[in-house]
Formats: sequence, C-alpha cells, structure tokens
Amino acid sequence: MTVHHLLEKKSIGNKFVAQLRDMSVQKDRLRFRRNVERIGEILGYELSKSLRYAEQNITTPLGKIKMNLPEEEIVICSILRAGLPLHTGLLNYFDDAENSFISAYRHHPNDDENFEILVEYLASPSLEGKILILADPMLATGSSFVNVLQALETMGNPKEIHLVSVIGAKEGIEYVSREFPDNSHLWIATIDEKLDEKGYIVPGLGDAGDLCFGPKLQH
Ligand SMILES: O=P(O)(O)OC[C@H]1O[C@H](OP(=O)(O)OP(=O)(O)O)[C@H](O)[C@@H]1O
Ligand SMILES: O=c1cc[nH]c(=O)[nH]1
Ligand SMILES: [Mg+2]
Repeated sequence: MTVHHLLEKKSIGNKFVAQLRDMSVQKDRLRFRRNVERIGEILGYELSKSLRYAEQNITTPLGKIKMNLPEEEIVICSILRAGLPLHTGLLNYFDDAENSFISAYRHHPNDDENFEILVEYLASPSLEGKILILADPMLATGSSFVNVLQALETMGNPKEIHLVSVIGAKEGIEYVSREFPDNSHLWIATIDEKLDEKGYIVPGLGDAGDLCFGPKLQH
C-alpha cells in the first residue's frame, strides 16, 4: 500500500484538521462536518492525480479543444456514521461516481475496553473492475477498514482500492497495509503516534461519529 500523507507539506488543510481537533471549536457540529467534507475534497483532488485520463473533444461556443478527462468507473463507499461528511466531500468532486454505504461499528458486549467490529448494513453496486474509494475519517486500530474489505468481497473484485481518511494511528496504518492488496493507496491528512487503552487515537480528536451527529447509546 502506498501512503500519501497530506499534511507532510504545510497547506490550508492544517487549519481544517486543527479545528477538528480543537476542543473549543469541534463542538460546532456544522463546522466539524464541513471541515471533514473539505478534507474529503482536498484528498479527492490529490487522489484524482493518480487516475487514468483520456482525451476527449470539447466544443465551446467559439471552437473545439481536446481535454484530458478521467476515464475510470469510481465507486465511493463510506463507513457509517462518520464516513458520511467525507463521502460528501469526495462526491463533490467525483460527482458521477457510484455509491456504497456500509455500517461498521464498535460493539462493546461486556465492558468499555473490549469491542468487536460489527458489519450489519451494506448497499452497494458491483465493484468488479472499478476504482473503489473507501472513506472513513478515523483509522484507529484499522479493524473497521479490514472488516469492511472482507464484507465487500461478495460485490466483485475492484481494480484498485483507495482508502481516504483524516487521522490515522501508526499501528492501524501498519495493519491495513498488511491486509489490503499491495497496489492499494491510503490518502490521509495526518498521522498520530498512538492509541489509548480504548482504541482511541491520541491526541486524535475524540469520537468523530459523535462530533458529526451527536452521542449514541452504547449497545
Ligand atoms: O480503526 P478502528 O479501530 O476500526 O476505528 C475507527 C472506526 O471507529 C469509528 O467508528 P465508530 O465505531 O465510533 O462508529 P460511528 O462512526 O457510528 O461513531 C470511526 O468512524 C471508524 O469507523
Ligand atoms: O480515535 C478514534 C477512534 C475510533 N473512532 C473515533 O471516532 N475516534
Ligand atoms: Mg464513533
């Protein structure tokens, strides 16, 4: 897997990620979702440079010009819930992509620290031969991405997989790198050092799903 680390170079993206992390700003849910969406737009733009293009004739009111346009069939798949604003950002740019939605959530059967990832909902077109973009803003242990990859197996074999995320932990990135095909790409805004005992990214930003949409009852 090739890792593309957006904030390795300074850009306006620093400000969007800082606002996601900052406790005095992140409680504004509209701004939080829009910042995730903006990062989806930037990462989508970066990802677009790796796609295949073909020349097409375009007719303007004054003449004709050949332009290189993307040729790929793209499916954007987001992991509920926190993947939704990232999905919107990607779809703003890849506006004719097909779309998949999948649920993966942390189920705590007995206590706070131990959890399993449950995948219960999937709505997807065929992925056969297509570019699959998997969107989830948090890559903590990496289990959600890996479980989702397994759940999508019945939908066909994508030509190439691009993971898009906002904050990743080093150990989770190493895990997805081992489990995803070698020709996969990870487009990620920033990479943090570690996870806490509950599997949260430190310093991270907290719970992305709750910050987007409000708290949910644990079950
Ligand atoms: O890399 P992992 O260890 O799997 O953790 C990352 C997952 O955790 C969060 O989802 P959560 O279960 O909190 O669901 P939510 O988006 O509905 O809040 C996040 O949105 C990722 O899907
Ligand atoms: O740090 C984390 C880890 C998983 N899910 C989140 O929303 N945040
Ligand atoms: Mg959550």
